[in-house]
Amino acid sequence: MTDTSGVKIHPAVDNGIKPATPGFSGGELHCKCASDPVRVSVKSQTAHNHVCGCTKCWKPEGAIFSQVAVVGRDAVQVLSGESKLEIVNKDAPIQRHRCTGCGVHMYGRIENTEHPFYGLDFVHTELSDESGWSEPQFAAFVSSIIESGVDPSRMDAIRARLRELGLEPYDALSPPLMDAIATHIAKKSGALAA
Ligand SMILES: N[C@@H](CCC(=O)N[C@@H](CSCO)C(=O)NCC(=O)O)C(=O)O
Ligand SMILES: [Zn+2]
Ligand SMILES: [Zn+2]
Repeated sequence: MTDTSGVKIHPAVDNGIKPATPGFSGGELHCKCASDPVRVSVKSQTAHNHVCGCTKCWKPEGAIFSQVAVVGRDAVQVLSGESKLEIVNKDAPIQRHRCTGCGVHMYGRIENTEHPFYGLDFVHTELSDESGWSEPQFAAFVSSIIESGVDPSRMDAIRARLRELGLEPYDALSPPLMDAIATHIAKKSGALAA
């Protein structure tokens, strides 16, 4: 059996995953600046929370995965510090709004109305002091951690640890999300009836 002792994924899951609180309806995210933090209100529970191994998502210091969920863009509002935010890459499908002070990504927005996930923002609920947010359900873009410098020889132990935590590892998004993307594309091309 693969030895998973000492494998760290992300602080929100390393000591066990805290389930969502039924009826939880959102809270406030804040960046890590000691003064004048950026504050963002998220007025809804999140969905599709997952740990993500891609190089684009913000990760806390030392973590090899990010934790990221989606929420309707209408539920997201910057409360303070908006002038500190910059868009990491305007050409990326997800425009990540990063604090220029501490580097934390406060929300990622899809501006392309043709994108399968248009209408959803990506948020890191660990930036909130509230508990009750939806718990991570799977691990996405697992092979991508190698692009950040993780030695490929560690992948068996990392995938085994993810399974131990109940986070099924995928090298893209989860099958239901990949199916939703493909359905959107097929309806656009006419391969499926709209
Ligand atoms: N191997 C690449 C993968 C990057 C990637 O495609 N990331 C996904 C998931 S982010 C949240 O789950 C994505 O949708 N990216 C769109 C974007 O970043 O705008 C890598 O690791 O860089
Ligand atoms: Zn900051
Ligand atoms: Zn990602």
